[in-house]
Amino acid sequence: MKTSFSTPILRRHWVRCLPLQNIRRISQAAEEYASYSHSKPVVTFEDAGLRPPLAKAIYTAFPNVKTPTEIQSTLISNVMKGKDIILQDETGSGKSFGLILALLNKPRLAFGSGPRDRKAVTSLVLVPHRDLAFQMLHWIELIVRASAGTPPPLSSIAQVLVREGDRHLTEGLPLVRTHPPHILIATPASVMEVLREDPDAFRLKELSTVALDEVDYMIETLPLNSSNNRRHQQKIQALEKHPGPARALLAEIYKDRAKLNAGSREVMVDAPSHSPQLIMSSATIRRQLKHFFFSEKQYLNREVVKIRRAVMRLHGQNELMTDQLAMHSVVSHHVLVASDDGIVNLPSAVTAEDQGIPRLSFEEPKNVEPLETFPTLSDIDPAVETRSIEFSMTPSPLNQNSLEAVAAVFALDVPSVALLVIPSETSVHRAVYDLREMGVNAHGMDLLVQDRGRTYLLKADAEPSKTNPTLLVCTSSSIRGVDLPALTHVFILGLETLLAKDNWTLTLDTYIHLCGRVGRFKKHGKVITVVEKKTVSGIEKILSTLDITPVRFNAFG
Ligand SMILES: Nc1ncnc2c1ncn2[C@@H]1O[C@H](COP(=O)(O)OP(=O)(O)OP(=O)(O)O)[C@@H](O)[C@H]1O
Repeated sequence: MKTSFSTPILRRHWVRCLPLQNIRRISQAAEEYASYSHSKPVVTFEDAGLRPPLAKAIYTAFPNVKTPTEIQSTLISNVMKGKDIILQDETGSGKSFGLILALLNKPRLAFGSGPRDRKAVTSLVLVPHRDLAFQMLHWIELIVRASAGTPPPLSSIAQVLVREGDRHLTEGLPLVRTHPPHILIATPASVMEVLREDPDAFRLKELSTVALDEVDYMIETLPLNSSNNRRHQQKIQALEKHPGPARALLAEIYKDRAKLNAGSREVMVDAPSHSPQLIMSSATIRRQLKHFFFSEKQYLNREVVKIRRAVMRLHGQNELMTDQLAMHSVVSHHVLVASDDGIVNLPSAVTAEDQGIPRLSFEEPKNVEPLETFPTLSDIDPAVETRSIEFSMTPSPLNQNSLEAVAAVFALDVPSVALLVIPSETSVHRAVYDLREMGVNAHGMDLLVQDRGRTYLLKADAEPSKTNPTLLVCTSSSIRGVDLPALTHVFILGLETLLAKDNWTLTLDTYIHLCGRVGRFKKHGKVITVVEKKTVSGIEKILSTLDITPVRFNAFG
C-alpha cells in the first residue's frame, strides 16, 4: 500500500557512461555564498522545498520544530538541486537535523524498470561514531512513525551500519543487500570493513549523495603553515601511508571525479560517469580541510555551494580571530582546580554579575517520567556485575579529586541530565563505577544504542526526571555532534590530553565541540572544566584565545 510518506522513486537506467552534460550537471552550480535572499520568504519547510507529507510528519514528530532556519532552507533547496555543499554553522544550530530532512526529501533511487527494478541506497551519511548514527536513526524513526497512513518499515527508509558491542558488523548486511534503505548511516570504518568482506553489499557508484557530518573529525588534516618543517613532512608521509577509513572511502567513491576535476571537462569526452553529490558539514571547517578537498584531492571545485553563518574565522596559530557568535553567549564557562587541598575556582574567574551574565535558569522539567522508564545499568550491560567486583579490587587510574569535584557540582547544580567527557583512552566503565561509588547516578553513553535509552534521552519536548538527575559518561571521541535536548551541563576532565601540542587549532576545535553539547538552539548551559594545578595555564590559554571569561562557582573558594 502506498503511504503518504513514501519517497518518490527516481528511476535511473544504469549506464556505464552518462552523457557529458550529466557529468557537468553534477558540479555545475555557480559558486554561491549563501545569501539567503529568497524571492519569497521561507516560513515553512514546504516553502523550503520539502514534500508536504514529509513536512507534516516533521511538525507532528517534533512539536518544537515549526519553521526551518535560514541555513536549513538553503541546504534543502541546494540538496534538491544536486549540488555539492559545504555547510558550516555553530554547534547546535540544526545542521545535522536539516541534513537528514533534506536527504529524506530526495527521490528514492531505483534502477531498471518494471517488476525487475532494483532499489538502491540513495544517500550514504558518514558519521564519526555510532552514537551519532543512532541519534539520526532516532530522528528518522520519529518522523516515519508520525507519517500519515500506514508508515513504511523504518528499515526501508534508514539503516545503521556501525560496530555495536560484540555484534559482528556483517550481521546487518543481508538487510542492506536485500532491502537497501533510502538512507544508510554508517561510520567510514564500517563501510570499508563491510565492503572488504562483500564488495557487492551496496554499490558506491550508484549513490546519489554522500554526506559527511562532522567531516573535520573524520578526515585528519595537518595545518598548512608548517609545511617546511621536517616533523610536518613526516606526518604527511604517515597520513599518506595510513590514510584512515574516511580518506580511503572517499578515494574509492570519488576517484573518477578527481580525475575529471583535475583535467579539463571540455576535452574529456569519455569522462567517467556518475559521481554522487558530496555534502560536508561541521561547525569547524578549517582552511586545511578545504585544501584537502579542493587542491590536494580535487574532489570539489569552485562550483560547490558554501552555506555558512557564525563561523569561527581561525586561520592558523598566528592569525587567530574569534567571532563572538561562534561561542554561544548562552553558555557560561567555569573552571575548577581540584587537588588534595580542595576545589577552587580559577583565580581569573569573575562572578556572573561582574560579567553581566544573567543567572542561568533551567526550565522545570515538564512531563516528569516514572523512574522505571530509565534502563538500569545491568539492563544495558550484563557484564556490569563482574566488572564491579574487578574494579573494587583495583586502584582507579582516574584522578579522584577531579571526580569528586564533578560529583559535588553535579549534586549542587544539575537539574536533570549532565554529560561528563573523559579522555579517549580512559575507561568509561571505570569512571561510571567510581562515580556510582560517590553516589552519582552515572551511566555510559551506551544508553543511546538501546531503544529505551534513546527514547528517553533524545526527546525534544520532555525532560527526564528531576528527582534522579543523570550523569552520562562518554569519551571525547564518541560525543561529536550528539544532541541531547535535556542536557544542561558538560563536565570536561583530562584536559591535558586534549591539548594537542603541535596542532593548536585541533585543541580549540575539540573544546568548541565539547562545549557545543550545551547552548543548543539558544538553550542555556554550563561547561565546567575540572583541571589539576599543572593544567591551569592550558585552560587559561584556550579561554583567552576564544575570548571567554571564566565564571566563578559561588560554592567554591
Ligand atoms: N528548525 C528547527 N526548529 C527548532 N529546533 C530545531 C530546528 N532544527 C533543529 N532543531 C533542534 O536543534 C537541535 C540541534 O540540532 P543538530 O544536532 O542538527 O545541530 P548541529 O548544528 O548539527 O550541531 P553540531 O554542530 O553540534 O553537530 C536538535 O535538538 C534539533 O531538534
